[in-house]
Amino acid sequence: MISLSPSSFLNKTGVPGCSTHLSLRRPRTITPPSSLRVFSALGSNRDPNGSVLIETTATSSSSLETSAADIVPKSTVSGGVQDVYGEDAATEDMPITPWSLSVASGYTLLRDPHHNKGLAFSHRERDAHYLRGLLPPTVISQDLQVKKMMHTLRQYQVPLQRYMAMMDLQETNERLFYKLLIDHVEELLPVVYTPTVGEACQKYGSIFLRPQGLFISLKEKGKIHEVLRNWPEKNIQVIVVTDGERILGLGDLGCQGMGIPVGKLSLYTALGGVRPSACLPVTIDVGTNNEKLLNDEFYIGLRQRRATGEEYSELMHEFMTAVKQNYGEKVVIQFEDFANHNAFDLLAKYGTTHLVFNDDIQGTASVVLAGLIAALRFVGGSLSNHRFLFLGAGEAGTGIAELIALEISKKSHIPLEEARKNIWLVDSKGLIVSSRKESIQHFKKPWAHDHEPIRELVDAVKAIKPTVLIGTSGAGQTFTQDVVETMAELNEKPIILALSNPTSQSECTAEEAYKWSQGRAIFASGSPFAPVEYEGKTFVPGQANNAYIFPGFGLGLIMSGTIRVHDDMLLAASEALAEQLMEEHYEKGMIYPPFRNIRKISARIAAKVAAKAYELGLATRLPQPTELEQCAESSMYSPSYRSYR
Ligand SMILES: O=C([O-])CC(=O)C(=O)O
Ligand SMILES: [Mg+2]
Repeated sequence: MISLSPSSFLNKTGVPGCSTHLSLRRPRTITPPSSLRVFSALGSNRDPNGSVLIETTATSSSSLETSAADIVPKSTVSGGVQDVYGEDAATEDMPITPWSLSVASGYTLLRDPHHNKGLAFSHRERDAHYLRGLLPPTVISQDLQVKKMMHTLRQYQVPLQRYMAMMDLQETNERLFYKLLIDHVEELLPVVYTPTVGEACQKYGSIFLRPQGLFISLKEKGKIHEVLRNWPEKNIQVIVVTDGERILGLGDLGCQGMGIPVGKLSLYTALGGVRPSACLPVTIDVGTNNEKLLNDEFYIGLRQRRATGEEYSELMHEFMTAVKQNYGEKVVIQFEDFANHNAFDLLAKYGTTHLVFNDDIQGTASVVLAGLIAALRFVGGSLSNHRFLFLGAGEAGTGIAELIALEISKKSHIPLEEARKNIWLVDSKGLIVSSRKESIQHFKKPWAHDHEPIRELVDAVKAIKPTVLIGTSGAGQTFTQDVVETMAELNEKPIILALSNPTSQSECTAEEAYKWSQGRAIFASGSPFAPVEYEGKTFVPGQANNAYIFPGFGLGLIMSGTIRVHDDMLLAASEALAEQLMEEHYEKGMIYPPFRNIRKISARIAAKVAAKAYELGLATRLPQPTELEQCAESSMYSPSYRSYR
């Protein structure tokens, strides 16, 4: 048996100016001859050090012909971090080897989602890879496959059917899935993401065909390190993890929350260019308190009430430790849709030892801050001249409030406590005021200002007179006509953000916001709303969703090898996003750029985040590349098919 490390045919000496990867000129023969069988070590052809293990029979290693002359730097910018197989570093016209448990061929190749191309296999590839007869005779291009798939998707009237068709595609032809998502991002985002992913999680038990991601339940306690090694990929760069307790604004969906990490990670690839094999979705199953699910015969998770306290912390700690042990210090761990009581604690506990990012606290904050910075163009002044009122004082509410305060404090050179004074929060018991300080959770305490208690939101609006109203309570239809009209009486251009997801939980609809404010509101929501016609004018509502931020943010962390998240990186991401608004967008009243340019936007965010990481001394990928944005763009995964030798 010989061990052929990918590095033996990928020279990784580093190119000045960007990443540590070189492009390959077509190597003469690097495919293992058929008498070599690449076999699985630990469920993969890659050993823990990233080597490819090859068992030889008759043929010796000398038949693997490659020469240093074949390996030449093609450009100064190239593949992604840990791209040990050169998949990203190779340009699209270069053939690559479809590594699998074995060199995939024939039926296995067709069933391998990472390498399957369906009818797009050329006749030459069909001959070379034993595909003759396994496919009908037609050969079509990937573009035609995209067209055909879009046509099929559009036939489905029910959003969930579209979701299932997309999941099916992801499981059968991964590149086509991402090509579709990237080329039709505005149309497909609502299918694979909010709002449809919410419904998918609710019905996950019934629509579940193949498991996606890694399920870690209490039954895996003591074995999490092993469980992680069962995952077929070893070079993980991003993990999105949930415990399913607060899925969007839909509450506890237990193990069925898996739809969220899967959906978020498909955006990491489509919007942020992190390659799919580097993404790991995880659901921690400690039970559910959702009675309906506990009594549902199709429920897929543990049938018990949620473990709490030490039992919960121990499982989480074992997971966090095993992640670091398996993947090292530079893997991004994105916490998603944990309930408030755990979300803040986990972020505080692991923020100093791991590269953790809570999307609901930090990602949402960063995207909202970006929208507010952009909105200043319409309302004038600086953030410190505005008054903010939140409905909802959980992760998103307090996370946004804190980031706004931080930005004000930095820009106006005033203490953070001072900056917080213009920010007010309402929770289920009314306005958060100092007389409630003893009885409220710790994350609400900084917002308990001096004021008489107020129970109703509309009365709080009248008393506080906010210029900006932000909904993060997870409860729909709470920005009533009264509330919006009061905002419109107080402000020439009221800023109203209805952030709860999915659409059913939105605090108000776009149409209501424009109608009740006589077309004066600057409105954005967490889930998408179609443009609204009001008195002959078209209003384009923004989508203030963390999907604008986390893919680029994560890419920035990965490309710089950052080891800790810092608040200044969130501010940098917000500023980068706000800078993407062009005159043409402002003319349409938009405070977020269209999603259609999201890859470019993500690259800019990544570059700004990475630059901040270098400035703070938290980046480990040295030396710092000179052209960070170019570096980000060039390291992005491309879903175009590769030709197989
Ligand atoms: O998933 C989304 O659309 C945004 C988000 O993080 C949440 O609502 O929890
Ligand atoms: Mg979330």
